Amino acid sequence: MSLELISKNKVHGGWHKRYRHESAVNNCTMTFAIYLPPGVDESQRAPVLYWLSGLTCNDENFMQKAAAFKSAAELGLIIVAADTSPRGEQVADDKEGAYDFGLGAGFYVNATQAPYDQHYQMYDYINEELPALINEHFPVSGKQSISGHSMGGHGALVLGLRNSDKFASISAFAPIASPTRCPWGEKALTGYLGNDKQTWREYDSSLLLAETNAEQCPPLLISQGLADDFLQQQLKPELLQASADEAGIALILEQHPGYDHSYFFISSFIDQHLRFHAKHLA
Ligand SMILES: N[C@@H](CCC(=O)N[C@@H](CS)C(=O)NCC(=O)O)C(=O)O
Repeated sequence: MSLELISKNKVHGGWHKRYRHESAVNNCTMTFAIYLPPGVDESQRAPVLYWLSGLTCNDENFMQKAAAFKSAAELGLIIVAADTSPRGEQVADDKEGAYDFGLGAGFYVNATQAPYDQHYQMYDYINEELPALINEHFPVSGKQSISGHSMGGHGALVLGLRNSDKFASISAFAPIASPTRCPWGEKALTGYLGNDKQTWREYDSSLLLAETNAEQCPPLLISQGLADDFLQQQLKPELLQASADEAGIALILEQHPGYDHSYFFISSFIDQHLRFHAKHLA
């Protein structure tokens, strides 16, 4: 699989690069960004943190706003920021052009409903195609973790819990904790998967967590701002906590007074998340 370099910037001694590639899984051109900390090469390989962003984002939001480079450079972490949906003129969008479905809102699922099933295969893209590409083209050690924000926090939890052998640790900022039980999730899962709610369950991290074997569960860190406008209606971290309690899993759920849903919140706690992942990737 070939990559086309779009741009590169030196930052904190390492390199931020954006690439374009043809995705067989999503059947369109996809873009991602990667941060390569200083000193990584064929003889000095590094672990990878996959970052999944939230609604309306692409690969750029995290790289420009999260203030992650200094810690990633110090910790020797490669960070890959994925896009949030397939893209292109041929890719079906929300019928009304809403921000919470379609373009910029792939919800990290494999769509089964027409016309979305033609391109929206974000679960397989993040789980298989993107890591295969990263492993082929960059000096990675083979160890990986996953993190994300909001819709991307949901994606990180679902991918991490369903592939616990692949990920050393999982973290999330303000994740959509149970998409089967909130308006954003109900809209997305109906549109991508249809009306049979049984098929939704494999994309609900709270339901998955309740059935996870505590010994096989990767370490989990969740940060939530208490002034987040989406907290009660859309995010519901208490559902994750209840599932963790039920399964006997030591979820770290930190609640931070005054912080909202934005990248101001993420940038305030990203260092803690990167250190958490670096510890488990060592
Ligand atoms: N646009 C929506 C919310 C979208 C939103 O908050 N998106 C979050 C992720 S869920 C984000 O990261 N936005 C992009 C950014 O802040 O750079 C609204 O205003 O209600």
